[in-house]
Amino acid sequence: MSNARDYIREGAEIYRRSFAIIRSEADLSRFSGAAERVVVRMIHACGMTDLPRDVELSPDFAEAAEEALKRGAPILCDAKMVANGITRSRLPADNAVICTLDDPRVPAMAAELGNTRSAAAMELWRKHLEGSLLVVGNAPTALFHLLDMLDAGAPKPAAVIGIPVGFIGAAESKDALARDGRVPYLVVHGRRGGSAMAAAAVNALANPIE
Ligand SMILES: C/C1=C2N=C(/C=C3N=C(/C(C)=C4\N[C@@](C)([C@@H]5N=C1[C@](C)(CCC(=O)O)[C@H]5CC(=O)O)[C@@](C)(CC(=O)O)[C@@H]4CCC(=O)O)[C@@](C)(CC(=O)O)[C@@H]\3CCC(=O)O)C(C)(C)[C@@H]/2CCC(=O)O
Repeated sequence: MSNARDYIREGAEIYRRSFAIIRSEADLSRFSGAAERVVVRMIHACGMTDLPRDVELSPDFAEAAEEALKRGAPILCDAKMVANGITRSRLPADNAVICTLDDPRVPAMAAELGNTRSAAAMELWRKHLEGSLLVVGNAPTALFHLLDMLDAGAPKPAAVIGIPVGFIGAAESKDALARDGRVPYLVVHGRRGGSAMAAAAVNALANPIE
């Protein structure tokens, strides 16, 4: 078969050129080391080189998240889209990737809580919470509910990637996480975020591709 169309076919070369374009177009001057890699990978997942202006990481986020992954901490995900985007084979300690949204108990729990299924599903994380890497890429209610659980004395995750997307509660839930300051955090302020970006942030922490 002839290769009539001219496009780049080699995966590693596609990544190399993408990252070079991102680094030439995005203002990454506020970030270094693992934090810079995370921001580059999030831009790679969404195509928006102006993303850095909305990104906020607590100073301890990158180290806490990397250390948690190396120690084998579970990765708790609000949506299956987040869980499925994480490259399992490259996790440093065969970390468990957990999403409880489809647990058959969740619809009844949501009705009882008077909240979404995404928020109710987090109640099933309690035994995994301590020292976990917690990732919210979709549901603002999940991020709000995490803060409610912490207020009520739930164990603390090692770090939280809080980047739900959307119009209702997304910006507010991320502001609340950043203002709360009890756990190391990564947020993208405003409406932007999403499962692909959240999974990309985990992949960057787990497996540095420059
Ligand atoms: C209000 C919800 C929002 N969902 C958004 C965007 C996307 N959601 C997709 C899908 C397939 C799912 N979303 C659910 C999490 C579902 N989405 C909600 C809820 C109604 C409430 C969450 C909240 O407000 O905090 C939520 C259902 C719930 O009771 O928790 C999902 C579970 C729905 C379902 O299929 O049953 C499902 C997640 C499946 C999974 O991966 O596990 C989209 C792909 C939309 C689509 O199908 O067209 C998209 C994905 C975005 C992403 O990158 O993750 C919003 C915009 C985030 C929105 C919340 C904010 C708003 O402004 O409305």
